[in-house]
Amino acid sequence: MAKISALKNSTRFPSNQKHGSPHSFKKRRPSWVDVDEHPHKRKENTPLCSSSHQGKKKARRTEAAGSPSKIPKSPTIQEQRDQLPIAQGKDALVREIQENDVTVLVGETGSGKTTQVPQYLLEAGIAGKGMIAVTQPRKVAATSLASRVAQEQNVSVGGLVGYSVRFDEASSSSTRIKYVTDGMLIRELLSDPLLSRYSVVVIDEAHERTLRTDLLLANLKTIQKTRNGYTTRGKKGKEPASKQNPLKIVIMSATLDAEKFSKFYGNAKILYVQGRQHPVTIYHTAASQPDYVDSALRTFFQIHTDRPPGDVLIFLPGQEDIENLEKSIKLYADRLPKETAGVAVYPMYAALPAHQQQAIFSPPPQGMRKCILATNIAETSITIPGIKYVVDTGKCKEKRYISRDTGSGFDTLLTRDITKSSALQRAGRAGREGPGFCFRLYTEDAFQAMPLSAEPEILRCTLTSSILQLKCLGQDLETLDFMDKPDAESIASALATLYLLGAIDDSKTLTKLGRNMAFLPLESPLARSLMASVELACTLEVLDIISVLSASSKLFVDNTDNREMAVEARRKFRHPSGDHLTVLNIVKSYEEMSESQGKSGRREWCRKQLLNERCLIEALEIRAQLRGSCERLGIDWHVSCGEAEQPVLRSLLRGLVHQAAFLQPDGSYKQIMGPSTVKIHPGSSLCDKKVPAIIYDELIYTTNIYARGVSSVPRSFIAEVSVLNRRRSG
Ligand SMILES: Nc1ncnc2c1ncn2[C@@H]1O[C@H](COP(=O)(O)OP(=O)(O)OP(=O)(O)O)[C@@H](O)[C@H]1O
Repeated sequence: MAKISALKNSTRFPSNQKHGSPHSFKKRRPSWVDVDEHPHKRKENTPLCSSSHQGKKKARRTEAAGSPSKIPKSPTIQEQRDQLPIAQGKDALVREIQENDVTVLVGETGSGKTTQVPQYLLEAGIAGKGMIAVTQPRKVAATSLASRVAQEQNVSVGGLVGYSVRFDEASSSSTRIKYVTDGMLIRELLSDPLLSRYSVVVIDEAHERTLRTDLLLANLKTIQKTRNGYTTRGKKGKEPASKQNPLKIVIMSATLDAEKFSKFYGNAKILYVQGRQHPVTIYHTAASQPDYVDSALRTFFQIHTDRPPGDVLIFLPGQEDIENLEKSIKLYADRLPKETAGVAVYPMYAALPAHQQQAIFSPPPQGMRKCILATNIAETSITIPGIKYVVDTGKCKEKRYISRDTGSGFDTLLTRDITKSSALQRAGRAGREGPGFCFRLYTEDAFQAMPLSAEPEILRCTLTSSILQLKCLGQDLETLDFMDKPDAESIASALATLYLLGAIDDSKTLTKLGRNMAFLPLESPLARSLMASVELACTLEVLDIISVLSASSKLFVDNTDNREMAVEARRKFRHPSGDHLTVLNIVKSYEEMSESQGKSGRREWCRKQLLNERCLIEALEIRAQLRGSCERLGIDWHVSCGEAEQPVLRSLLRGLVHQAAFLQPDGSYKQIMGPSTVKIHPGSSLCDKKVPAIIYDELIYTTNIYARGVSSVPRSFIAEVSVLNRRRSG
């Protein structure tokens, strides 16, 4: 305990040089308490099987204390499959899924659900001639699972086993098991409303309750009624309408409120798989750790200097913390004595390009310990080879809608404590290839006090794009049967935005424009801007800008410390109208420069201008995809307005009209939709200007509400656009 308080009072690494070498962490290490933990409440419903590791607390302590002296022979991939806890219950599992249209399957992390269930169903012929879709909330899980299952089937990815994620697909006519993001399956609904190519849809990690998972759960219920010939009361009719092509639904997770899902699907069968293949010993700190980055740093070096070989995975809430910790670890790793193994640090967050994300799956350089710093992108489903230790800071970022009543009606990312489900999933990333250890940087009491799951996203995020997609399917969010219904205010606000964008008319009916917008893989406001650019003959320019806005990381790498330098470095790109046309100038210059420079030249160019090259690389990939979408809609994306700025601003404004604000006498800006006044973000090129009206990409909620990505537009444009958009919708 005393050691923890010393840690609490210490100044944050790496600036505090007096802490000395990482060896001194031993003296100030957090004190740990280990527990035996049951990851979920086990109801006596249908346990399929039970692993020999279950509840063997004593054995776990022994394993934790020492490492076996004999190196066992690595099992073959088939032996690994046979040793998974789920393998013991294979026959019972297949039988239950055969007999039930909907099955809820709960099994510990690492028990084998995600990789094995689809293979069992395929091998047992349950899928008939159709495909098995397995949904994942995140791209990286879908692609890495497809590789693993293809390897288990001894085929290459894209054949029998494939995947489909936004901006990437590997499948063919022979694909029978497809790992897909939930968003991609929703997109498939637009062209195949009954998902008739699929015989089985497996919703994995259902506990996350993403907005898309909830949309799927609701749609699957309706689809199943049609395909399996249910009457409206949910019982099977006498003459099933299309019995030839029935649909099976399997809902899976390690940490699920199984009863709730079961009830939603008319008391569906619940099955439990008990046990995990390898034990994970869990430690909690004896006291809370307010400076979780510092605490993670110390814990990492404590593992690195004290524990046997094995890679480390550290969970942090966001990119900024990851970058700070990466710097600190590298700094201290450089000072380790020569005889200590080196450290190879790998960041892992959504904004990284795919090839950099893939790097975490490779072995570290010879003789080094791999240390991955990840957001919750690495929390579920994935197996990262080599990971033996997990460090969990207990924090994550969550998207949340700030209501117009209390704020100004926008989504923002807030750092918050994780839930029990997340804690269990994070621990589950260790112990996948052998016994593992999880160090939680919070107390056991804090763990016990966590809610089981996060609030479903549908109850806390903007619904605009989802409502538009549902309209294309002929559905209304108000009438669809959801597990949890969003509140009336969020629905009304999303409908108002869609009306203002011209995507629906005043009887809430989808317009032709709205249908085209939904076809584009973009958020509704940006889709509207793109459609406007066709009319205003500036698609080439608008595509450049919205590709950058759709990238998952920011183009400008400013913070309060380097802001003046950044402004100076980018002065030459600065456009008087503000940030959007400045972005356009940067994209053009980057492309011109790219033609003459190699990879390292481009990187150096971005470094000098304080630009995030990752964002530009991703933006160019997105742009290629969007150009393809334009071609499919019959839009000529080559059309350019040259140097003219007005068509571009007008196009952007048509999409961002609900994100516009007028200058007030006190220098702040009053939103045209919503009661809030906002300030221009200090990172914006317009921050020291006073212009009559602005549009902005997003609002950030800190001490003030700041508008980021700002352009100046004539006041008259705004009135003109709101009338125009509505006239379009008529
Ligand atoms: N890419 C991989 N490389 C090595 N082993 C793997 C890989 N993917 C899966 N495995 C092995 O298969 C086991 C089961 O993985 P699977 O993803 O099917 O479990 P799960 O029950 O779905 O767990 P979770 O809920 O954590 O996703 C892992 O614990 C690991 O031993």
